[in-house]
Amino acid sequence: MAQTILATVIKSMGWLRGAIDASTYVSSLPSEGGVSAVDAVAPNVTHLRPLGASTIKAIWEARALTAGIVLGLVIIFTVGYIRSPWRKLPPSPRRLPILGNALQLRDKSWLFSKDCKERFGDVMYLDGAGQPIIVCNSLKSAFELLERRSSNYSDRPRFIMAQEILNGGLLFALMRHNDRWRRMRRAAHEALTKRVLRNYHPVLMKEATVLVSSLLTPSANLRQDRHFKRVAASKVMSIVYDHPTIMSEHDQAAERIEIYNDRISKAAMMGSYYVDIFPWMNRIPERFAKWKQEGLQAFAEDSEMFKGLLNRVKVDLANGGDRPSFCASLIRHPDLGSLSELEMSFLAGHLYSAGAETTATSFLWWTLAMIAFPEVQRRAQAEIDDVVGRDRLPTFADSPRLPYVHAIIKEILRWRPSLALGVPHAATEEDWYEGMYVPKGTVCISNLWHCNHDRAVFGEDADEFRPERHLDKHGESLPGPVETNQAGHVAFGFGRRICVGKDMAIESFFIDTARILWAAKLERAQDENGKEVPLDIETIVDAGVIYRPVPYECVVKPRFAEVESILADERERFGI
Ligand code: HEM
Repeated sequence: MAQTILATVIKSMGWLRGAIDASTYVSSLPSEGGVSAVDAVAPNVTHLRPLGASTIKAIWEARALTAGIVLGLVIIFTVGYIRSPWRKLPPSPRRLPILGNALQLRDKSWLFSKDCKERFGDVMYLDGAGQPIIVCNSLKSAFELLERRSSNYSDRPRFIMAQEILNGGLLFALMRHNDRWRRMRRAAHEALTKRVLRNYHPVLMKEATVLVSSLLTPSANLRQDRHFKRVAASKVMSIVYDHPTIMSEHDQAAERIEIYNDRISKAAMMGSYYVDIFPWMNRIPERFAKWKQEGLQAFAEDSEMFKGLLNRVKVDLANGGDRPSFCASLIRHPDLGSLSELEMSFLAGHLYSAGAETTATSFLWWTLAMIAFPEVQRRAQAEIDDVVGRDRLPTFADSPRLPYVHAIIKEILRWRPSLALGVPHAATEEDWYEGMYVPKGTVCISNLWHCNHDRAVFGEDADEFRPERHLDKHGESLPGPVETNQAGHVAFGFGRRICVGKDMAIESFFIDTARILWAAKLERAQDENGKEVPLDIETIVDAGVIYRPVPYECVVKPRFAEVESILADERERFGI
């Protein structure tokens, strides 16, 4: 009875209804023994609790206007946590840009559950309390919309704090589909083609040598993630700015960009800043809004930092320097996208932001797979021994003759995509897909996890880690399915917004993994009783936009006696 009366009261408060409707899709998930199926796979969702009956009663008994207001506020701020009491409310035509699904999207792990795909289908619609959002849960739908119809789906949603305030509209990866993005994309694309990347092979081989050497030091066993992060940062910094190899985790330039990265990642998360929920707040003059003042101040400082890094390359070129780098290409060929100095500075800075963490995380998954599937590791090492031998380290020239090493890389990117929900696209115009209406401005999330595990494309064993799927019966590389543009996975996204650094990522992945497998045995750690420490290969840890494995231990040992001396020679050759 109390619930019915309350429901009537709430119904009359139209401004609350958008929020309530927005929560119903989670409320309606199937339940088994009181726990929804999604709760079972995404434990973090279990804190979505119905409002306690006693609280409802107390508020109702108070019968005061304040109780209504308090209730209203509680509902707004806990809307993501509300369940069944409101389930029967009719859908509301009114929508208000309040939190709604946005809160539920803060914990996204349930999106990877089988339940989510089975229950909500290939294309799932979420009402972001006024903002239409679709999630493509199948490769067919993602490929059709984001790839085939990319002329309509290449926009990005508006990120007021992350893009407009903190980056003055210059944050490339979140830029709207406009002329500036086209120019920056062209410049980035031209400066990172496979042909240009050949100039960076020496840098990539040097970095791989440093990585292998550091992994083989005894203290490395516990914290490989530190090494991967440092190496990924070092590589991107070397390629973008011709920055010297980063040997310590405390490189000043990299640390400074990391601070910038953290700020942007936080700002891009739904609900971090009210201005992204209430866009009218952006009109508040700076002097009345501390968040705006701080944001604009950070933008000014970051602009100086990025301009300073670009300027170093300029000075070097002016002094006759001729070493290759992304910035050097932009400076030498100003016609590439005709970028202003500020645009160049931010584009270069963002390559670091976009490239370092994604690469390091894919590496964490790779190492985990190597110790979880030792037979895969052994097969790759046998291939390397056959092709390279044990007298020298693998090089890029060996690449075409190492199909199994490449198959492992493709399988890692397919099996555990580090950007499991991609980067959201947005529809420029309204559209229809299989009888479903997609309004103009709809945010389109490509669920890369489900796309990469799509049984309709990869077969019934799509959830398994099986590099052989990328090889023919003679062990040669097979072109991947059409829906992956023959890549064998869609870890790099789709259409015009596909990762602009994908070739660089793959080349550096290749040389790192080939050199590690040549030099080292990767094994599970053992406990004090000599028993192997169990590994968790199923859980994925949500680290904002990136999805990592649960931390694990790995023991790294040289594969044969000459490894250390050959590595020492190689380090000497590179002067490190
Ligand atoms: C394993 C490593 C990597 C993965 C898994 C990855 C994945 C992705 C994905 C999923 C997107 C979004 C695509 C879409 O919107 O559909 C993306 C965009 C992007 N990536 Fe990567 N990436 C990786 C490495 C890199 C590297 C090394 C760089 C730079 C050198 C880079 C630069 C970018 C940029 C600039 C964008 C934005 C493109 C745009 O909006 O036009 N990424 N990446």
